[in-house]
Amino acid sequence: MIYTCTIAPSIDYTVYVPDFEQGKLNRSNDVYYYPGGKGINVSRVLQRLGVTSRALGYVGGFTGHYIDAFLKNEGITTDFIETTEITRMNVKIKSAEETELNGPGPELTKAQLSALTEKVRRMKSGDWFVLAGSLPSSIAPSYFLELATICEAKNIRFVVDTSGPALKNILTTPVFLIKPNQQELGDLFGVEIAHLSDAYDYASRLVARGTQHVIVSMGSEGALFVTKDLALVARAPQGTVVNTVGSGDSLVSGFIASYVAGQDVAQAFRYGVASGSATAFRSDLCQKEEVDRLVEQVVVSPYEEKDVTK
Ligand SMILES: Nc1ncnc2c1ncn2[C@@H]1O[C@H](COP(=O)(O)OP(=O)(O)OP(=O)(O)O)[C@@H](O)[C@H]1O
Ligand SMILES: O=P(O)(O)OC[C@@]1(O)O[C@H](CO)[C@@H](O)[C@@H]1O
Repeated sequence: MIYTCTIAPSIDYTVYVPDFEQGKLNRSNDVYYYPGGKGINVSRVLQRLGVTSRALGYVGGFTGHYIDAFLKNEGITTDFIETTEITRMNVKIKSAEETELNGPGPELTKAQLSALTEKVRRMKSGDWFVLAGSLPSSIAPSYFLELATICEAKNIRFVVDTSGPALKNILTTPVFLIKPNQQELGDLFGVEIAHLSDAYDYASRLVARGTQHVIVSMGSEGALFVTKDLALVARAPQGTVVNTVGSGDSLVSGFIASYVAGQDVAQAFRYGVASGSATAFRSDLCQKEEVDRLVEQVVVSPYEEKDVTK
């Protein structure tokens, strides 16, 4: 089973305002409410790609109930832990530029954290645990290390798409896949990732420390994939960008979906990049037909030192 976990879900309130003016009253007739949070996006895209998952995490209040009902309506099994706090709403303003206003994650009690630990303890060898999205600073980083250690001991494939102080701790365990974007990879090492060669250097450091697969996503530029024996670059397909929110999560889903279907890691990487771009080209997350069409356009080549100018 693939378990996704979103500690801080959200309703993404997405507003299209062609000529957004800061400090003014802006009206829009084009608004959407989608369940959000990175793990939830991973579950939604997996479902569209024909792969079953179970969504874990914390939800509460009317927004939490909306998320739970929405996912169930899409056929996704949920196993959320209820909070008394109302789940946040994140505002995404789509204009010439994309502006995001993300609220804080929930404050969780010891009992609520233990309830999640128990769920991870009950997972089986060969299961996947995708921990994605921000990790509230009110939770000790050692808590996430504990989850990572359980995954290691139980041979659970641990996928991480998060940032912040807890991530450094987690990476002391052998993670199966991590997908930072350029900024997140730079933050991890306290550097700026300006060139593809920087991304390669720092991704290689993660691999040297025991991470099995590193995908550095680079928006419209595509992505870089590094393992112990492979380094690949994928160019993203061209298209009209509508909404890039969730494109990184879609990349993760596409990789996992292709991998569990028995494809090799290079093909899984390619399918992941196609999924990320398919999401960037529509207002909600990608659909399988679009991914299957776009994958033909994703050019994957070996990373070479000559790429340093990018
Ligand atoms: N403008 C774009 N054009 C084409 N493809 C894109 C574009 N933006 C994103 N993508 C695709 O989505 C993938 C992930 O994008 P990105 O690096 O922006 O992820 P991210 O920062 O983790 O996003 P998010 O946190 O919103 O999910 C890219 O590797 C690429 O395949
Ligand atoms: O605040 P976080 O947890 O870092 O990110 C949350 C979020 O911006 O990420 C998803 C897109 O990746 C959105 O659905 C959601 O609103």
